[in-house]
Amino acid sequence: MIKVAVVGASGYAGQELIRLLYQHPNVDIKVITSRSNINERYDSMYGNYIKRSNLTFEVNDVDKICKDVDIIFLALPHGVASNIVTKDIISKAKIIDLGADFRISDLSIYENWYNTKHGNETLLKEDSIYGLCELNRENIGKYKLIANPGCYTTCSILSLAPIMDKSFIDKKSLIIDAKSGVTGAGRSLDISTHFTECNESIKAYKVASHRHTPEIEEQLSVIAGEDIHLIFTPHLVPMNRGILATCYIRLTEDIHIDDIYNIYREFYKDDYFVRLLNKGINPETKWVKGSNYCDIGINLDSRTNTLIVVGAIDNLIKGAAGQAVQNMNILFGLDETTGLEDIAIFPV
Ligand SMILES: NC(=O)C1=CN([C@@H]2O[C@H](COP(=O)(O)OP(=O)(O)OC[C@H]3O[C@@H](n4cnc5c(N)ncnc54)[C@H](OP(=O)(O)O)[C@@H]3O)[C@@H](O)[C@H]2O)C=CC1
Ligand SMILES: CC(=O)N[C@@H](CCC(=O)OP(=O)(O)O)C(=O)O
Repeated sequence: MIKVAVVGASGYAGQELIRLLYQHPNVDIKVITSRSNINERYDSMYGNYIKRSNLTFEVNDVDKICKDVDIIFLALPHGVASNIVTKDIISKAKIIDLGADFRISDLSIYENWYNTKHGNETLLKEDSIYGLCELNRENIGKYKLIANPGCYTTCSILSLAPIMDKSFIDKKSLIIDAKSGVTGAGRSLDISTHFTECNESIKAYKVASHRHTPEIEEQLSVIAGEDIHLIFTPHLVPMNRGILATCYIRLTEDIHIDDIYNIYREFYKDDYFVRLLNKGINPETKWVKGSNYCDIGINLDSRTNTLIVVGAIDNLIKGAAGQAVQNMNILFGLDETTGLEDIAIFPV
């Protein structure tokens, strides 16, 4: 059994991890932590664990925890992980960081967009890998520190990756219009996520300034083989979970939609968690809710010669906890789907 710790288990991403890890046949959850709930039982905070869990919250002491487990999931706000993870810790236990500290390889880009100092450049440069399983699975197993991708980012990159190196797209024309459910903002209190503030309303936020922009750009640039700059506009919608990303790319040649389908089919032929939908069908967040799938729909607007790719994920599963478990499966040589077989919950 893989001995696991979840640091930040009181948050939404941490809670989804605990739920998935309890259903994982190869995992034994040894430690859960939070700063504010030490010694409190998990099932007194989250009633879905009554009769299922005897865990109680412990202190966030990663130096101590790493001696007792094989892997530590960090489900903490960005800016924390790079100040608590060390070379010594990763020599004892593998780390999957659900936050952003190790996602962007260029330190100055990270510090500019996150408006914070990075805590450990050496770990960033030498020891971490971007854990988008569909793109990096061959290399993830060689690393001890995995940067689990962002939720908007996962959905956007998976929607666009197959065509990024093609000569028939205008690489300067990318626009991603994305929507997120409110759990994307986490559990901590904030006026903008109060029921009355976000229910029955929809808004764009952090327009032209969202921190996921450079993360998406870096990964797409690697595939494109040139620097990609794009427009990314996130929206908050009054639903609990789900990301929908509608991606627009101008085409520079006349391409038949069947040829685009063939490119996507070939690219994702070995990817269980990517579901390419049939022509004319576009993803809906309700069909991925609670599952680790990323659904993708492909459309060609022949009037404007624009490719419109729509992606959907559950932000807490493929966008966070599910992807983290998928990464753990890769690290420990398990089938990637182990513990992640859930079909989406509908209706919710
Ligand atoms: N929600 C989502 O859809 C997604 C979230 N993520 C990322 O996962 C991470 C966790 O997000 P989420 O669960 O939503 O956030 P929450 O706000 O719901 O939870 C944050 C957790 O971190 C702990 N925490 C808060 N501040 C600190 C601190 N300064 N030092 C140590 N622990 C702290 C909290 O517990 P306590 O205060 O008791 O210590 C809590 O357990 C973030 O980096 C987030 O960006 C990634 C993808 C999707
Ligand atoms: C709705 C909402 O507020 N979403 C969050 C992003 C969600 C997230 O989890 O960001 P990471 O994946 O980088 O951790 C935001 O816009 O900042």
